[in-house]
Amino acid sequence: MIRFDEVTKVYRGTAKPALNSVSLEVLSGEFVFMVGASGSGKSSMLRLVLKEDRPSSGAIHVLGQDLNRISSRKIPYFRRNLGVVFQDFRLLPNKTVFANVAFTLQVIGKSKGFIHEAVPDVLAMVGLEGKAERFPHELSGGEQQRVAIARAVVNKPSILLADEPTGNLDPTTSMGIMTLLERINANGTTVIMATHDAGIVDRLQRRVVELVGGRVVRDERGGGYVTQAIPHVQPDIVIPAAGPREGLR
Ligand SMILES: Nc1ncnc2c1ncn2[C@@H]1O[C@H](COP(=O)(O)OP(=O)(O)OP(=O)(O)O)[C@@H](O)[C@H]1O
Repeated sequence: MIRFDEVTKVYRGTAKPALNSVSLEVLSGEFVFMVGASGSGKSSMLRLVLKEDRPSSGAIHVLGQDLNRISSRKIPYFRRNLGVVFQDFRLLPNKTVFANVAFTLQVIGKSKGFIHEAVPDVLAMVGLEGKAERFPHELSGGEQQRVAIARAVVNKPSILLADEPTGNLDPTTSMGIMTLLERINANGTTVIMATHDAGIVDRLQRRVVELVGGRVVRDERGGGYVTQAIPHVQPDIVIPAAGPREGLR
């Protein structure tokens, strides 16, 4: 479904790669958390999957397409298979909930009849029935994220990419959003979610891919936010045990 083969990304004007020889395969139907410190390369990976950017070297295949070879004419069609949600929701402020979700379908030329069936269905699925005529500023953060998720999945994408979707939400609201993402995944959509939310990762026990400085350092099924085996946060101060000098490092 998604395959990275030795993908390196060096942004123009920078020396250190944002992604360094990343190889990774995500299978259809998986739910994957991408974790790692700020700047470790999570968003860069998501942007490459979306073909919003190109790797400096290496190959990326998404849904059977080699993204190094896809023509620019085909990119909008390719992207119809992918839904995206962000931390800051990115709703259109002057459009109602209904219009925000409908807009995605209008852009790709769906008929009015289709839109008037699909939008209420997806709003009910995300728990927003009765809120179709509200504007984004009349909704809570959690509700705004539900609109963004509705918009991302209304065209039934094969893959949903979520970049810190709970980053602006309180823990209870976040768990509601995670229940929704799990439901979408259970219905067959592959979900990849970048997150700093340790509580969520520990609770859901899904596949966890950890990046450090642009490299994959862990890929664990049923993992937590911090690996049990190799603590990667070293204490700043090491108090050496008393003993022969050669024994100290
Ligand atoms: N457009 C860009 N131009 C130059 N450098 C960039 C660009 N985008 C990202 N970077 C750099 O690439 C590295 C990886 O950034 P990226 O945004 O992928 O990390 P991240 O893990 O998503 O971080 P965060 O958790 O803060 O969102 C960082 O060093 C960042 O400064």
